[in-house]
Amino acid sequence: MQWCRWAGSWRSHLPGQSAGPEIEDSFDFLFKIILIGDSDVGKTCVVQRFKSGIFIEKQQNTIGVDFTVRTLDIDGKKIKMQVWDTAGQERFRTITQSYYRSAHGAMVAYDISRRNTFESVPHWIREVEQYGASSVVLILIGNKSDLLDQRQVLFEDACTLAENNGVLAALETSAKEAQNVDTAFNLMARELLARNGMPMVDEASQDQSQFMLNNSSHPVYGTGSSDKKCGC
Ligand SMILES: Nc1nc2c(ncn2[C@@H]2O[C@H](COP(=O)(O)OP(=O)(O)OP(=O)(O)O)[C@@H](O)[C@H]2O)c(=O)[nH]1
Repeated sequence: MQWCRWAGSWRSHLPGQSAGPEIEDSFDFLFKIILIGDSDVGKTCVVQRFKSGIFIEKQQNTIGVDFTVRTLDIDGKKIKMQVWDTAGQERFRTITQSYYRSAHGAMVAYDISRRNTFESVPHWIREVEQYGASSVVLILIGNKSDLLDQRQVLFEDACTLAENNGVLAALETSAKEAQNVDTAFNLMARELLARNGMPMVDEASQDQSQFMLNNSSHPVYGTGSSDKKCGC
């Protein structure tokens, strides 16, 4: 499991997203997250893992956009994460682009065992910049980290790309082996919370499961017995 992240004051804060007394269940914040990336990198499996904690060998490619919701409890706040799983196939591009505008966060996914999916990442970031809000939070995930013997993308390359493109963090995930999937969504939620006025937690007093950002301009690394530190 690997992840690295940067302190980010590189984009303006989101407007307040405190939710009103709507829909069926209550929550304190509602964040819309869009999952993008080439076809077959495992976006749907990542969402399934996040939503249900299971891995399903998917039979068919996503058509258009699929919608999933999971509510997280972070520091006593109920955070409703609406996740939009988009089709990676080119033919759905016009449909998926229409979902960018209202997203608060975007996860750009590639497959660590297919270099070409990593080389597409700048294209996906440009899509977010073109069609999304200027304040959208970007996280890069290299999925299928269980396929170590087929690795075609160094994690260091992902960190460099992330750092050079204003991406909050780069993580390697495995939907199959449940690595870093919850971490990625928690990191996204905490960053969006921080941008919406939730008080920053003192970095030094946090344990490894907490991911509030500080205002340093230097990289901040995850620690923990099973996590390799990022060398970026
Ligand atoms: N080994 C491994 N395989 C995975 C992982 N995640 C997904 N897969 C496999 O990768 C293939 C594609 O997964 P999907 O989730 O359908 O990919 P997608 O990015 O949603 O594809 P589109 O819907 O076309 O955009 C499937 O055969 C999955 O079983 C993973 O973490 N490890």
